[in-house]
Amino acid sequence: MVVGNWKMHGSSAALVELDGIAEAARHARVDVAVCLPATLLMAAAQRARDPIIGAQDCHAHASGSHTGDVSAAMIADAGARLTIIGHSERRRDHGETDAIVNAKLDTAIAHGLGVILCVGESEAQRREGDPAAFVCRQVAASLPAQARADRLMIAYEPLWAIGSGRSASGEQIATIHTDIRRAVQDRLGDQGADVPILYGGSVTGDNADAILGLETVDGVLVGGASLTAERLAPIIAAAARHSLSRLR
Ligand SMILES: O=C(CO)COP(=O)(O)O
Repeated sequence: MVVGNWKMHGSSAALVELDGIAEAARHARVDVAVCLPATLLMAAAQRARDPIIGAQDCHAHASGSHTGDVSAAMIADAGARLTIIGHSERRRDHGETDAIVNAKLDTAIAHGLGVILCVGESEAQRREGDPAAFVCRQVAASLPAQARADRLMIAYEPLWAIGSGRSASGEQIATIHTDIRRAVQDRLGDQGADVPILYGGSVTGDNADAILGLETVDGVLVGGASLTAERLAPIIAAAARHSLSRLR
């Protein structure tokens, strides 16, 4: 799976990039989604079936007096099929705790959306402690015990790798993904074995091949390099190569 996250970028004119992204995905055995700002969801979903359209957040409540917020039902009504929950930029900018993320995830799944739950440690947490233990605690606290595994993906995004041009090493990714798999299974039981675990943080066409070639990586969550079809296409091609090699 290749998922783009446009963050607070884009415009209706920029949706033309989705056509090129769909074209790149057409012959690949890869699911491609793009998570857009709320204002673009409906236009993007009406444009074409591919790529899958996703949101970047939803409110924990189904509806109510929450000025400026967007509910899971509104996201589904706009035609989006999934949403990111708990991205580190929301945890940082909006004070989202694991408990809030847990409630949002529950609401999103209850409204029929797929969810990409983001977890990851800061630079200081990596330097000072045990990053895997921190990330596994985040997984356990952010995941409702009854969460439907078939609607869920986890994205490991170390904060120091986001937008820095410095992706985590293969060894760092493999170690933490293995621990995340165990944490998901501890929380959800056997069905946790099939939850895709994505990596995010400075993924580009130059490093996608190495990252997607790791056995513990089921896909990537891409920020900056998802803003144009030209930059995302080589990442989709790398994912296609690795999905084929796994089938052999
Ligand atoms: O935060 C990210 C995706 O959610 C990663 O962003 P970059 O790919 O720009 O580092």
